[in-house]
Amino acid sequence: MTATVPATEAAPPPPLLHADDVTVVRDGRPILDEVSLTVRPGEHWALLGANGAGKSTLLGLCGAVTHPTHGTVEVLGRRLGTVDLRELRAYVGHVNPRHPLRSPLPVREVVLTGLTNSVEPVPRRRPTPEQEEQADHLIDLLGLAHRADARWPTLSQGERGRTLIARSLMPRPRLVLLDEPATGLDLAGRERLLDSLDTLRAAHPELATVLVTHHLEELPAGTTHALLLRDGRLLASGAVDDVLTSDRISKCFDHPVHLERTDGRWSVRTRR
Ligand SMILES: Nc1ncnc2c1ncn2[C@@H]1O[C@H](COP(=O)(O)OP(=O)(O)OP(=O)(O)O)[C@@H](O)[C@H]1O
Repeated sequence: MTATVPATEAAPPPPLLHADDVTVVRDGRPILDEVSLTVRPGEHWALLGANGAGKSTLLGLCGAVTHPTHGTVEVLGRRLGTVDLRELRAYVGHVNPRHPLRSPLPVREVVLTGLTNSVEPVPRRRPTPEQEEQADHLIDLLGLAHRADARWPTLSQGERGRTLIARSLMPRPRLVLLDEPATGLDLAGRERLLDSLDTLRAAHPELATVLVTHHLEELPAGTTHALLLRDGRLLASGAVDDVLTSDRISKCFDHPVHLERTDGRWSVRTRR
């Protein structure tokens, strides 16, 4: 009789980001306390927590913007502290809603600044025809084709957000970090932005994203994992359906809520 050989499970792809027991101390106080996070290709993480919980601090570590006080962070297999942070940052897309652009650049030019990771176009650096084509492709993907020539000051908040996501994708990053991308958007703006993120994830299945928010309504349906922070400490982390429960969210925000998921999206209301 031939023994049945169990099918070997494929090894998970190597992580794009691995933060191991990281602590960040500021003014003698841990604002992030022994937190771990591993992000692999195709995963879409939500970092959730109340104001001051440490979300932006953790995102700063993910984006190689800051160093941990204790613990280790590896971004794209390179350990922070042993590599040039600027070089590493070029491979991680970072969408900052407070993008400090002052000049009235058209959408296409703003997207192209993603190539040089600069706020303004770098003089004498002209994009290649392939790069221009890629910019147009991303503008289209983010639903902005009709606004490609519109200038930055005339864009709505939501159009700016989507322009910045397209910009972050120009260097073909493997990891994109989104810091409260729906802040200040009206209902339609938020929904368009979330649709764009889901379209993006479907078009680039290897891409991983980490999105910070305090509003569960602002999570795209394609969110796969979540990490909850409370007072700088890890409350829960893992597959989204295991982590996003009414009890855990109530504890995370110190408020009794009832959480529901409908058609992939979440909504909360106070539990009475
Ligand atoms: N450079 C710093 N020096 C001292 N304290 C800091 C510094 N940066 C952040 N903090 C404090 O650390 C805590 C966590 O800040 P962080 O911005 O990471 O929280 P957050 O969860 O992103 O908050 P929010 O939702 O309000 O943006 C806050 O209490 C903040 O005041």
